[in-house]
Amino acid sequence: MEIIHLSAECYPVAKVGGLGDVVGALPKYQNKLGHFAKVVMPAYDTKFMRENEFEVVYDGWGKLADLNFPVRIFREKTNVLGFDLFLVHIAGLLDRPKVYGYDDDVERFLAFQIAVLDWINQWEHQPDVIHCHDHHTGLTPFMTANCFGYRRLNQIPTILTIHNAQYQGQFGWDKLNYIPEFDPWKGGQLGWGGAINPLASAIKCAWRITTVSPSYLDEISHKANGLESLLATEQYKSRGILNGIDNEVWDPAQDEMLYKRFNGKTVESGKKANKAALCAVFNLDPEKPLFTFIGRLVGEKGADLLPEIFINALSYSQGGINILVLGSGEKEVEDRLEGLKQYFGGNYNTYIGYNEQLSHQIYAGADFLLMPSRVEPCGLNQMYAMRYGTIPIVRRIGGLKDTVTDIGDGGFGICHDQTSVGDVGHAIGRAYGLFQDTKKMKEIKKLIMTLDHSWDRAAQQYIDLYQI
Ligand SMILES: Nc1ncnc2c1ncn2[C@@H]1O[C@H](COP(=O)(O)OP(=O)(O)O[C@H]2O[C@H](CO)[C@@H](O)[C@H](O)[C@H]2O)[C@@H](O)[C@H]1O
Repeated sequence: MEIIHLSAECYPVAKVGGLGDVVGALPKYQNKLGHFAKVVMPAYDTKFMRENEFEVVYDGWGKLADLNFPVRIFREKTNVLGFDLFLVHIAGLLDRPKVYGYDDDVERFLAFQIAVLDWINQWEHQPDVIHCHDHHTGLTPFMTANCFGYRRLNQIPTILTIHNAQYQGQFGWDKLNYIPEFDPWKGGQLGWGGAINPLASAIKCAWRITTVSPSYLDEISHKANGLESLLATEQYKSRGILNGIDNEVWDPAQDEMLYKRFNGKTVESGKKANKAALCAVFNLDPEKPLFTFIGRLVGEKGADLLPEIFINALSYSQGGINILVLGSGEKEVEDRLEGLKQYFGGNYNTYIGYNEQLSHQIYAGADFLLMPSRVEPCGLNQMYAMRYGTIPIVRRIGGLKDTVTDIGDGGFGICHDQTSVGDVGHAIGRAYGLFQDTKKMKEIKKLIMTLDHSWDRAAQQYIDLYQI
């Protein structure tokens, strides 16, 4: 099959979070199954663009209301990612350093989708499926189904994967004229809650919907930032497919970003060396258990509770633990986490910002990874942590529930029920106790490194789903 993945992110071209990881891996594993998966994404001004070779495959003009803009589509020449990568260049709109966060993001991602459809519309053949990821590509199913200019494309199945229903990309009806001409009677398919809502529109118009874990699919029909009833109605065409991880990128035995590489046999000495190097950099004590949090510092991840959780844990343990945070997000949370350094230096440190290499080093050097998420559609961090022998401490929700079983239930992680200071504190206490049991710690580390979270199974599940 020929599969077109449309996405705002794709690792290592441009990554803000887990969406980038998924789109950077899934197509590669689909190709391994004998298919022909491609990624089409915006050409941002990133290091990847400067360091790789491209050829131009399309030159044309796009139109967004009164704005006519030149479009150039590049193909990466050497298949460096294991799949065909196409980058859509729109000067002044997409060629910026950041992926998101501009005032004209609505215009940027709509122009991107229009440019892609104009391009595909000119192909002599048609792809077998267009797979859209999150709201940035959410108007594509509506446009292929309804826009007069894209009539040729209306038999191509469209799939929406919801990586996170919290973000929906809403904008006002005053921008309706951005969307190429369509039958006005179909306009209702664009809206939800008084606005044009790209995620809602994709939920209505896509031929199939997937969420990134089965538990998240169950949860969103009663908690989805306003889309609950819509998702409940569209359950019949929805399916939960648990994300995998890219075992080639995330392999402690091959990972060049680590201080020391290791495998299941050398996990003890390997993790010890990585922990020692990390502790030296961050002024922590390598003899004490090292807890970490890696991720976006936002309420959804429970990050607002971290300062209080850490104050309690560091105080109650009387300095018996280390904590290291890597993340960025809400300014207030960043400041509070930074502020703790002055009180708990020697046991606590932070890196506020985004640092891919450091994330690998922390997964390898930490003992425990905290994920007290309020919402977690799948979560990749817990799977990376396990692959690197780090024990996850997670809230039982979404994909965390589907991937981590509590030690008390014969499993290998520490689970808690609520995103609360008390629940997480209690879980940290349990982890502290576990850390004293060296034999059990060794057993669990070895076990979690062998768990199979590779993409092979999920890649096939998507292929099955495309056979509509
Ligand atoms: N400061 C930082 N420095 C370096 N690396 C950092 C970082 N902050 C985060 N990361 C990395 O970003 C990724 C985060 O992935 P997640 O899946 O946990 O969350 P995210 O909420 O972004 O993704 C959404 O989409 C994914 C994919 O479907 C779902 O798993 C998830 O539940 C959903 O919320 C990991 O690779 C992590 O290491």
